[in-house]
Amino acid sequence: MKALIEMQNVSKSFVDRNIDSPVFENVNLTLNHRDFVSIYGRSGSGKSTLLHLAGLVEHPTSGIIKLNGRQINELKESEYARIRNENIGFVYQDFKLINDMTVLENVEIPLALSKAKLTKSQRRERCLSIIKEVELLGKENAYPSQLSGGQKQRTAIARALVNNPTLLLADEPTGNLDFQSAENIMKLLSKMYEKGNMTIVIATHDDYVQQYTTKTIRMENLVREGGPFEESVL
Ligand SMILES: Nc1ncnc2c1ncn2[C@@H]1O[C@H](COP(=O)(O)OP(=O)(O)OP(=O)(O)O)[C@@H](O)[C@H]1O
Repeated sequence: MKALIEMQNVSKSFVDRNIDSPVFENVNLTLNHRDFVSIYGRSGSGKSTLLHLAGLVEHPTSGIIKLNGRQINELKESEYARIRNENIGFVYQDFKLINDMTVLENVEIPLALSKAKLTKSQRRERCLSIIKEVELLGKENAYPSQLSGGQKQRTAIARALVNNPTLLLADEPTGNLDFQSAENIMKLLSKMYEKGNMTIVIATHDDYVQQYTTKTIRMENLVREGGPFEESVL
């Protein structure tokens, strides 16, 4: 399997009023192309921080992160931002939709920021096609306040996938949903995984999420042993 993200002896700490607070130290982790991974760990164990490092949102304090074999600290800031926008999709627990934009407009944001020169009608066509895939056709002109939690998360997933990313990072995507809606979101993510050519990583507290994924990472093992992570292939 080809490695998409490799973390070698990665440590991350945050400095607050001159006090250095480590989140984790010397983590070794490989995420391969086409992995479908759930990450479990107690609150505060660093799941979101790990996703932010993998998604080029945060820089490590020390250690090496490689993306497709290339050390990311060698990338120019502009390249960094382009990769993040065009190759990496994010989904959050609280959806992070823009309330005064419709479903269609929310989904269009990454396309509008992308360097790909699509015409307005090509952008619209692409948005409607992904809105259809997440089963929200008919709701494209609705505003977030007019949607259920599950529909909001479907919109966020469509927005994350509109650029056909290589990597989808989901931070507690089912955390704000009732069980039925959460299960439907996991079924949708599984469908998108099967159809696409993506690596998906989900940080979660929800026990059933691992039933859908092919690998499970426990933060405690990752941190205690400094990796390689304990992996269960289901
Ligand atoms: N930007 C930041 N500045 C300072 N400290 C931070 C920052 N982001 C995270 N932390 C700290 O890093 C630690 C790990 O946080 P993180 O959000 O990664 O954990 P988590 O496992 O995702 O938690 P949860 O399950 O509650 O979402 C926590 O102690 C948190 O307070």
